Amino acid sequence: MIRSCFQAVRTFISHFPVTLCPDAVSHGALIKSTRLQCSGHRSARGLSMSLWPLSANPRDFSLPNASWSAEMQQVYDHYNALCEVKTKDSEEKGPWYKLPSYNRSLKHAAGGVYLSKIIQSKSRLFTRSNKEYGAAFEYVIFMNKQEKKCVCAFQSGHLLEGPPGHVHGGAIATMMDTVTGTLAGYLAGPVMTANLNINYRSPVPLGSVVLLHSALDRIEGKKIFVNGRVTSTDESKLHTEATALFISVNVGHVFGI
Ligand SMILES: CCCCCCCCCC(=O)SCCNC(=O)CCNC(=O)[C@H](O)C(C)(C)COP(=O)(O)OP(=O)(O)OC[C@H]1O[C@@H](n2cnc3c(N)ncnc32)[C@H](O)[C@@H]1OP(=O)(O)O
Repeated sequence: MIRSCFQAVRTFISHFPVTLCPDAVSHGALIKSTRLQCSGHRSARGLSMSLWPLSANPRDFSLPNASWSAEMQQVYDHYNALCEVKTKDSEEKGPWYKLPSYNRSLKHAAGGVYLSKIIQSKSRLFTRSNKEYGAAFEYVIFMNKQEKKCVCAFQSGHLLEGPPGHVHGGAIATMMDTVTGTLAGYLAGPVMTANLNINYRSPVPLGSVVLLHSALDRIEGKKIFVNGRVTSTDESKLHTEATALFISVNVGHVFGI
């Protein structure tokens, strides 16, 4: 039992970095270990991935690729610039931080363990399960810890069609869950979605780039209340509004142990 718990936590750390990636939130050794991995992924700023001994060089799906439109790249460049060091003399960084994004999540969750070895080995984070550039969910999340909010640039691929020429409502809900959940996890550690309430205000054209904005409303004990919006990149058009409730859980709950 102890061995399987250790194995589960080890895998959790190596494959679930986004939700458990708060720079300064302290949740004991698990988070400290995870911070090491997050630091490793700031390799563009000089740190090496070799800091992380438990995971081979994973692909960061949130980096620009050839499928990104000029608009997607423009939004990325805008927020990425806000992440950079402000002055030469100071180590101070902007308030924004680009989250890395990988395609593995919880290899040792209860269903994966007891249902099938195939599920264990092949499980992938839903939004990153298609490796073809531009086919499904292309997105990058920028976190602003000071203001307890984040912004996600999302370019929908051809596999996400719902109504002809427009994005499927389930795909929008998936992105809303991902972005609000990432914010809640960033601020409070491991969480699960208890409630997600969505109002679709105007359809999202397939292939377009939109912004998902999410902000913390309040925290009441285990409950983290977060809001979300989908807008056009210039924020003139509102596509979707949402509220979400996340509940802080211990690692055992996530693994079903
Ligand atoms: C790596 C990249 C990751 C990207 C982020 C992805 C985020 C995606 C997250 C998900 O999609 S998680 C998957 C979907 N969610 C689930 O499967 C959750 C299933 N439900 C549960 O596991 C439990 O019900 C849950 C953890 C949500 C709550 O169980 P608990 O036993 O911890 O909570 P409890 O029942 O003690 O309730 C705690 C408080 O929350 C309240 N609460 C719980 N569920 C609620 C609900 N649904 N609506 C309103 N309030 C709720 C509850 O009333 C209570 O309030 P009070 O403290 O004031 O009494």
